[in-house]
Amino acid sequence: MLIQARNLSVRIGKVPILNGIDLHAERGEILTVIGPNGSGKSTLLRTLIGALKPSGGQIIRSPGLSIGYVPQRLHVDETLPMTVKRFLQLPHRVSSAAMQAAMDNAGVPGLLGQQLISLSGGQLQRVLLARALLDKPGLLLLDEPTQGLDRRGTAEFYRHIDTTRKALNCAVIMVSHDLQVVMRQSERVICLNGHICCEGKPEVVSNSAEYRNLFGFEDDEDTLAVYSHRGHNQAPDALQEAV
Ligand SMILES: Nc1ncnc2c1ncn2[C@@H]1O[C@H](COP(=O)(O)OP(=O)(O)OP(=O)(O)O)[C@@H](O)[C@H]1O
Repeated sequence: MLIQARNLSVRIGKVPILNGIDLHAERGEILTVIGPNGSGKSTLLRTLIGALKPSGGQIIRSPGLSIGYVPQRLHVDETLPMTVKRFLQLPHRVSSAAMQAAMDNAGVPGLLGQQLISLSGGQLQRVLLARALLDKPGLLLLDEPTQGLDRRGTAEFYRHIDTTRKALNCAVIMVSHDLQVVMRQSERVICLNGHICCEGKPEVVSNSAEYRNLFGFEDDEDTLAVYSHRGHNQAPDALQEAV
């Protein structure tokens, strides 16, 4: 077991955000966390990396575990010049060869000299991923990594995650907004709303009453029909083919 949360609870100020969370990730598996806005997904990842202190329960990490983290968003200060090369060397120096290899792998080989603020959303996501992979992590945490990417970009990104997972034999815990774009390789899905509402294989979660209630499928069926016509447990065609 690479990481395990036992009866984890987290408060921000006095507000309870997460309660009674039990989860674990094994080497080589992909675990997807889904949940509506404000359900605590980012809070969970930030607690797993140690940026937030649990108010109860515990997190057990395997000794020496290195964690790569791609945050949901990165605020780049427009007044602060920062090249991709410098950004990749925060917080510690990395060899030029390692940086170039990480950028090649992430599919953005020519961007090292560019300013961070000049990157497109998709390029920035790939640079964030390259940085997270520099230390060859045993556990990769991705917070809605494909937001802002188009369908092809999403498929390519997921393909890259899968190749990386196999190459490093790392575990991946990934936050996603909805099940329609969950990777096919995802072995387990956890549906979060402050607590774990349900979990299991993607098709099990997508058919569960808790999941459907939480995402309001009954109320929104008419509005969302155009997006959901393939069924809630299936990725769009491009993703099906690509990932
Ligand atoms: N720094 C903070 N100060 C106060 N409240 C916070 C802070 N960070 C998160 N919260 C609250 O914690 C709850 C969970 O937030 P979190 O960002 O973890 O949700 P999320 O599921 O990732 O949401 P989204 O899908 O919108 O990204 C929200 O109600 C949010 O307002």
